[in-house]
Amino acid sequence: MVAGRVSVLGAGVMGLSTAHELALRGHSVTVIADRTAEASVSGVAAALWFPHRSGASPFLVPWLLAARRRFEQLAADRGTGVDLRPGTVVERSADADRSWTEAVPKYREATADELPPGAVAGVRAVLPVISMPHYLPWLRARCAALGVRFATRTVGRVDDLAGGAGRAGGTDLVVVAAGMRSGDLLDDDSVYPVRGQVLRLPDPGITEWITDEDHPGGLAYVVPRRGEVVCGGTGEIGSWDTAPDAGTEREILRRVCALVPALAGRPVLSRAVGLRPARDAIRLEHVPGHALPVIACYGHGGAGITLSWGCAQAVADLADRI
Ligand SMILES: Cc1cc2nc3c(=O)[nH]c(=O)nc-3n(C[C@H](O)[C@H](O)[C@H](O)COP(=O)(O)OP(=O)(O)OC[C@H]3O[C@@H](n4cnc5c(N)ncnc54)[C@H](O)[C@@H]3O)c2cc1C
Repeated sequence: MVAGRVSVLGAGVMGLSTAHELALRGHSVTVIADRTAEASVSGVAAALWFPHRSGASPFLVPWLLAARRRFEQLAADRGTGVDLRPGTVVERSADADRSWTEAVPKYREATADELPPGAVAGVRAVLPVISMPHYLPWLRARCAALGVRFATRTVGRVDDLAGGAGRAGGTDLVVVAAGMRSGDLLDDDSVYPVRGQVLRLPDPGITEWITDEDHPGGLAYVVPRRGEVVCGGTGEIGSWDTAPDAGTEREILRRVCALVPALAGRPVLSRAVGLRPARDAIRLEHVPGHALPVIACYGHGGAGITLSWGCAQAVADLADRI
């Protein structure tokens, strides 16, 4: 498509990243959403660059690679909220999936003294950690600086946008990047929630992250950000419950304090629950049959930040071909 008017439905990390890439290529972009990124799942994320339970795609590695490279560039500017931090991916079985390492230039085997009891192996790598309270406002401001407009409203049906998109005065293309509710907009019932509970602790001065996906007590991860540590978690498939559970929080604390003893006794600053927008396969394609051309971009599960720039660039490529 030559530079045109694009409506991006969704202001989470996926909608904002996509709007950024489209605006960079000269499109006139309007982001339409009823919640800010901070009030969406994107505001709950840990957010470590690591493809935790993402949907499948033959393009997963190229998307991961593109996103990691962009985050590495952003880490050069402290104002973005992106930092590169060392850490450990704990493995509890000999056949743990290491396909994600194809998107990482340097990594090494963890040594026994770097692993918790019961671990079979582990990978040490320096990966992007994204402090979302800094990053999301930065990303939105970057979009605004590129001329992206923002409209706050709920969209009932994608075809409703055919009549015009606010101040843009019309739309040539719609991108659906609406997370959990993308399926409702496109009659796709294959999106399901994977509930994640997290808590924030004050930073005791740790610099390394650790993720232990197959911990026998349940998912466990510790992600130090700017001035705080995000600890999780849970991965409850099909649960729509967005209220933090006190018993679950005690269990999370028990697991993460065993992994990182420096966290013991720290007061909980806040707790949150988010529903990861999961789908067995990530949907990133042209969707025919609507009043306007539509591109779908959703189903990223627990890896929406990790894949954001890669998928945003893929949407922009697709828009160029439509
Ligand atoms: C506990 C937890 C930890 C996580 N940790 C990580 C991590 O470490 N790394 C990582 O990569 N990922 C992580 N994730 C996953 C990540 O948060 C998501 O994949 C990502 O935020 C999804 O972004 P999104 O923009 O697609 O959706 P969202 O952030 O949910 O945004 C959806 C947007 O669409 C808008 N919208 C939806 N429907 C409509 C409508 N009908 N009309 C108008 N607007 C609409 C909403 O208002 C909102 O603006 C985590 C998730 C959880 C819950």
